[in-house]
Formats: sequence, structure tokens, C-alpha cells
Amino acid sequence: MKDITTTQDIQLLVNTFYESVRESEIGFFFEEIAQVNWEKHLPKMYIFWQALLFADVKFNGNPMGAHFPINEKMAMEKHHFDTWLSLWKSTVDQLFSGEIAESAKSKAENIASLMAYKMEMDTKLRKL
Ligand code: HEM
Repeated sequence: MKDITTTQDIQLLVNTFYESVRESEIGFFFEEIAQVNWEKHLPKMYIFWQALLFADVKFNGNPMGAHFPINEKMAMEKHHFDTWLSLWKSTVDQLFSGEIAESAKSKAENIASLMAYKMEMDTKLRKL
């Protein structure tokens, strides 16, 4: 199996991942809570992952900030992030193997864990 080396690889990875996300128990965050426009969201995610894995483009979005409005409508809890991460890891493993594939999993794990913490704090502070 090959490693993640091209922008096409990233597109395949991201498309496959969100196909399973949409069908999973966290799909409603995208479909109902945020009512995501997939034609806009997917290309944004290609750039995000390309910036993280190849460092040859800049991501101009706001990866953490984008999640606070969603968290306000429906708390994003640790178990949601566990589902997100396990889908991400299994999608990577299903399609690729190598150093960059490993990095895709560990970077996602770090961000997911920080994001889960920030969302939990946000929920707690709003309840005060
Ligand atoms: C339970 C876990 C998660 C859920 C339910 C979730 C859901 C969402 C939703 C609904 C959006 C907004 C889409 C839109 O309206 O365009 C979004 C944006 C985004 N998410 Fe997540 N997300 C999760 C975890 C993560 C993680 C772990 C990462 C990074 C590794 C991530 C990266 C991003 C990025 C980069 C954006 C775009 C930010 C921008 O607009 O600048 N998400 N997410």
C-alpha cells in the first residue's frame, strides 16, 4: 500500500472519511446542526490536510474557532471526538500506509484531543 503523497491522495482520504462520517453517529453535526455545504467544506478540508501533511500551502481558515458555534448549538463531547478519530484512523489505514499516513493519524489525534478539551471548557464556562 502506498503512502499519502499527492493532492489526489488527500482528496481521496478526505472524501472517503466524510462519507463514513455522514453515515455515523456524528453525522448529524454536519447534516443537521451545521447544515454543511459539502461543496465548500470538502475543498477547505483538502487544503487543511495538505497544509498539515505537505506544508506546501497555507490554510487560511480557523480550525478551532469554527467549532465553537456548533458546540453552542449541541455540545461536542469526548465520545463524539472518539468516533471522529476512530473513523479518521480507520480511513487512513484502509487506504494508505507509511510515514505520512502515520503523521496524518498522530496529528489528528493531537488536534482532536485539544479540541475536545476546548469544547468541554466552553460548555462548562457557558453553564456558570
Ligand atoms: C466530533 C468531532 C467533529 C465534528 C462534529 C466536527 C464538525 C465540523 C463542522 C460541522 C464544521 C463546519 C463546516 C462548515 O460549516 O463549513 C467543521 C469545520 C472544520 N473542522 Fe471539524 N469537526 C470535528 C472534529 C474536527 C477535528 C478533530 C479536526 C481537525 C483534525 C477538524 C477540522 C475542521 C476544520 C479545519 C474545519 C474548517 C474550519 C474553517 O472553516 O476554517 N474537525 N467541523
